[in-house]
Amino acid sequence: MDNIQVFMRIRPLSEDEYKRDRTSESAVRMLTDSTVSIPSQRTENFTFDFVGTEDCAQEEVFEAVGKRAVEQCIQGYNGTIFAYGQTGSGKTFTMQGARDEFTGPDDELRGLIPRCFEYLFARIAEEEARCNGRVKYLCKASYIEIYNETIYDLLDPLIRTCALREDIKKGIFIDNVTEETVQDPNEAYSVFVRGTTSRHVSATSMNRESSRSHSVLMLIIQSLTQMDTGLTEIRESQFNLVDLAGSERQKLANTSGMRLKEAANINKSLSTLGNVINSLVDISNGRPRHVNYRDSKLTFLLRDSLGGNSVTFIIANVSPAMCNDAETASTLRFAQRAKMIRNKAVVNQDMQGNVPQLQAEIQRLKLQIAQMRPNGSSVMDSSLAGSEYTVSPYSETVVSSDSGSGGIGARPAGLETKEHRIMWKFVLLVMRKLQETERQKARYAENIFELKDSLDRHRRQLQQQKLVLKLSKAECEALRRNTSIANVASAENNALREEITVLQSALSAQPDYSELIIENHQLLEELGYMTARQSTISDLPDLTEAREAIESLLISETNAIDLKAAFPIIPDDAVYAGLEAKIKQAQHDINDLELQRDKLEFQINSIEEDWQSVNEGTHKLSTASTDDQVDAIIEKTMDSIVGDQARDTWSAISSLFTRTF
Ligand SMILES: Nc1ncnc2c1ncn2[C@@H]1O[C@H](COP(=O)(O)OP(=O)(O)OP(=O)(O)O)[C@@H](O)[C@H]1O
Repeated sequence: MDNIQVFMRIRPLSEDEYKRDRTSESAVRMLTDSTVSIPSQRTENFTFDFVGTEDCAQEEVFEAVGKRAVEQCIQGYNGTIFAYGQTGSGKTFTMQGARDEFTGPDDELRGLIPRCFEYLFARIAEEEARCNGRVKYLCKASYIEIYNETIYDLLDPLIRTCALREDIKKGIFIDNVTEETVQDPNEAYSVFVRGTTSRHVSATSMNRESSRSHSVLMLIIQSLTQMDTGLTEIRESQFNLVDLAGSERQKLANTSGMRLKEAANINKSLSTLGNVINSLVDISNGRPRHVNYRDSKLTFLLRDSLGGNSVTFIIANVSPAMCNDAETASTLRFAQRAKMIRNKAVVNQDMQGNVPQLQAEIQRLKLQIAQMRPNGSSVMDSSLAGSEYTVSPYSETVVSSDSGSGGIGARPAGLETKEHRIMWKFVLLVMRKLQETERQKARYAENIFELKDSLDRHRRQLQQQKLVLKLSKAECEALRRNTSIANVASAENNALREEITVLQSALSAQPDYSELIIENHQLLEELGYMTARQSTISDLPDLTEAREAIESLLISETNAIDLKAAFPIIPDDAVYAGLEAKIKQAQHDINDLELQRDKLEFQINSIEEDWQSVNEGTHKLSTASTDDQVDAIIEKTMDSIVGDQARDTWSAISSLFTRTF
């Protein structure tokens, strides 16, 4: 079992960082060639397999990481290189090189990926020449990115989405992903460049072209070796080159829409990666743990690279700036933990031939080996059967887990000739098959455990949803009750309005007072005129009686009294004032009612808005995956609620989620 190898790389200080820090002093202190500390963060010391300082060349990183990974893959081991670090720390520079500036094999700034291509194909040519054409290699490339928890095939012209599948023989694989055969470094590089142009990038405060996704370039390296026996030995390894999205916590505040979803997903997958690493570290320290690989696409896809069948390297990229010291310390802590993980890499090797043929061959070999032993007993029968074995196909030894019996570790006596050694190799192969079956069984058991775990989680979620639904129904009922009170008030309002209309029409049905007043006024004027002419009239002796009669008739008061008596319909001042007061009162009532109605309408709207906020908040909570997300949703929703009742309901719902998380 080999530990994951961790390499730290410090990039040079950028101009922006220099302006911010006002110093070129590095936040990282080199204690030895491989041990560093961050004094400003008062952290512990960190020791890695390799530390590249600011002036570390691309070639050095390749020699330390890329070359070793390619060598392992050529032998048939799976290999993975992860570039980890905060945004702008140099992950893409390390993996790919200075962006868009690759000018070919002489370019000093080209990164690990082009250098690995060059070295891989050079080594393949070497191996094929060495074995005089008995070995043939085949390389296929796939290139995907994981963006918002969805896998995109970057080599597909439509950048199709793909699903992850698990097969007991193949392990975890991407269904239907494009695989392109590549025969030399140039072909491989042009495939890589084509995929890179389809990646999701955008500008961040730290980086003009920041990767918003995890990208995984996968090379399948197959070798077919013609054996002297006529059988074909097949070795197949997968080489993953992974450029992760920035490791710093993405800011969710003041972010919305697509950016919010993007940031939340980056947080989710990186925190799952952290959790997986923590569980694996616990396992390495002898504490049994369940590893939640399935919690993110990244960890599930790269399950073998983390604690499984792979030789894995992590490059922890950091900035030397003082302003980034906290992020640098966090990256180094992550890397330090990852270094404790132990992987179990084995050569992925098989023999081609049909089952009966192989079985017959195995029987024949077993028999021959048994005959070669001095006491005639079978190796299988006497020593290997019923035990657990670790097989090293290169050293040609078998080691029993129930050691102590001692006799089966080394190659048995009597295998001096070439033919015998080949036979012994077949027996080893059978042992390996047995071992593989054991591993598959263990994997089945692990899968069942994971599925049960996931089922339990879904059950719990369902129960929560049911409770939320119940609370929502109660709230709905309360709102409905409120609405019916509002309806009663509005019915009263309408009745009053109708009453006012009736009163107004009754008022308008009264006689026209102004007309009567005008008429009265005209009569008074006429009286004045008659009085003025009175002297003239009094000169007419024969008209005196008539004048007196007219005078008595035309005295204004008498006239008015007579008029009132003659026309009782004309209202007096008190009636008029009374009517006016009634009109005023009615208008006052109308104003009051209108005010009341506005208030009720406002209340109804507020309740409706509160209810909508509670609903939306509940929905968001059910999709939130981290404590921070839950806190942010609870706070934001609480801020937007006005009414006490909705506040109480929201508190009840949110406390439920807080407790669950
Ligand atoms: N070792 C280095 N030497 C010189 N320049 C570097 C080095 N590492 C990074 N840079 C420069 O720093 C900038 C940011 O680097 P890069 O884009 O590789 O960061 P990143 O970690 O991939 O960021 P993101 O996560 O946002 O994609 C680039 O302009 C790159 O050229």
